[in-house]
Amino acid sequence: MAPAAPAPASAGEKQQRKTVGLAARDASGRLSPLTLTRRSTGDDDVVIKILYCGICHSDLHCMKNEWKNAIYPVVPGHEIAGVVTEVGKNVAKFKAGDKVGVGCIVNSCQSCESCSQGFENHCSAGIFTYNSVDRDGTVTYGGYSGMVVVHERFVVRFPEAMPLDKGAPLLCAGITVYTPMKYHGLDAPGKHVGVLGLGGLGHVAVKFAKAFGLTVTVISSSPGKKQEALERLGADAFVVSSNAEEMKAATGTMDGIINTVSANTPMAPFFGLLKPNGKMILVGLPENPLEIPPFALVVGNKTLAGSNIGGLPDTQEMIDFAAKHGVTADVEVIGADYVNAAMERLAKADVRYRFVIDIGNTLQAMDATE
Ligand SMILES: NC(=O)c1ccc[n+]([C@@H]2O[C@H](COP(=O)([O-])OP(=O)(O)OC[C@H]3O[C@@H](n4cnc5c(N)ncnc54)[C@H](O)[C@@H]3O)[C@@H](O)[C@H]2O)c1
Ligand SMILES: [Zn+2]
Ligand SMILES: [Zn+2]
Repeated sequence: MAPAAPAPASAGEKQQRKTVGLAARDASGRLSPLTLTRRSTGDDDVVIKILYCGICHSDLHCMKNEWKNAIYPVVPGHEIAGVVTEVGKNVAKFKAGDKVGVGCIVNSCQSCESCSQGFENHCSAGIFTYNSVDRDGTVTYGGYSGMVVVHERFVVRFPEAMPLDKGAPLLCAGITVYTPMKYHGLDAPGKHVGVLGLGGLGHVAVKFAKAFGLTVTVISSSPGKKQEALERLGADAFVVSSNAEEMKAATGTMDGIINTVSANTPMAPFFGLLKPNGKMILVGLPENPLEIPPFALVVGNKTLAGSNIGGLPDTQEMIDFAAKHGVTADVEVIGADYVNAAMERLAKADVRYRFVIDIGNTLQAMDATE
């Protein structure tokens, strides 16, 4: 007897698409291909063919479950750059062929006070690009994958002059360092800002700070990065954090410090570099609680603040500003098959300064397994 013909798929099912992703299945963090399904295109959705995706240290923290919140399989990636292939019928901002980006958030309540002010990053119902439970109960999968479907509000337009590969890291690294300077008064020409930790976030922090007209000092544990920080990235000074003389000379000189360090490390010495009333803005998210001696904060009226990415209006403003001022990330573009080696190197801070996966040319070549 011939098998019964399969039931016709509903309209929604028909539009659902399978794509290949790179997933970590456990806390080893090892990535391997996974076939995943993207939702059908809603009226407000933009369908994006992903061409590049940056590798943020947050991806590594999450894949290795360092924040104790991983929902495996984790398909990381929130520095997404690509091209629109389809839009829902209500979408007015984008059309097929547009160059676009997606950062760390793919949805929010869109009606709370934060959302109304364009700070979707502070929405208590915000949905992250990966490792988040979506409205329909599924877990979101990020940009280490072939395509993604995103509500248009959470899609950023790439300026014409902004290359997709060097621009992708701005969607997380860029916005994360841009907003603290903007909202803590550190974007006024003439201010002196320290950038603590010269990795993916740190190197774009230097570039944005210079574009704002600031004096920039890199504070790093790696003396080997001095020359390129000064000559290529444009920093004005470089302090090796283990060099007591250099630290002493920089004491009391900075209006603010953007702390991008990814690991737990003593913070007290760095408060000493701030002027009275200076601000340390924490963006790094190490695994364990921080240890801060009260005197380091109280003497000199220092402020310690945190800062979490940015809302969508700020993200668009940031990438437009970056295009105008020639700010892009220094990237090492890799194939999808190199991603595990890249993660090992990232863990050792062996990257100048951001890995970006060439999704468009290399991901489809990998076999996917369920
Ligand atoms: N707040 C946010 O919204 C936000 C956004 C993105 C990333 N992050 C976090 O920011 C941190 C940095 O991310 P990244 O992608 O730039 O990482 P990265 O690995 O590219 O850079 C981290 C830097 O910290 C330095 N570092 C690590 N351990 C150190 C130590 N013990 N002493 C001194 N320096 C040390 C490394 O050398 C490296 O230069 C991560 O913790 C990440 O999760 C936060
Ligand atoms: Zn990130
Ligand atoms: Zn909201």
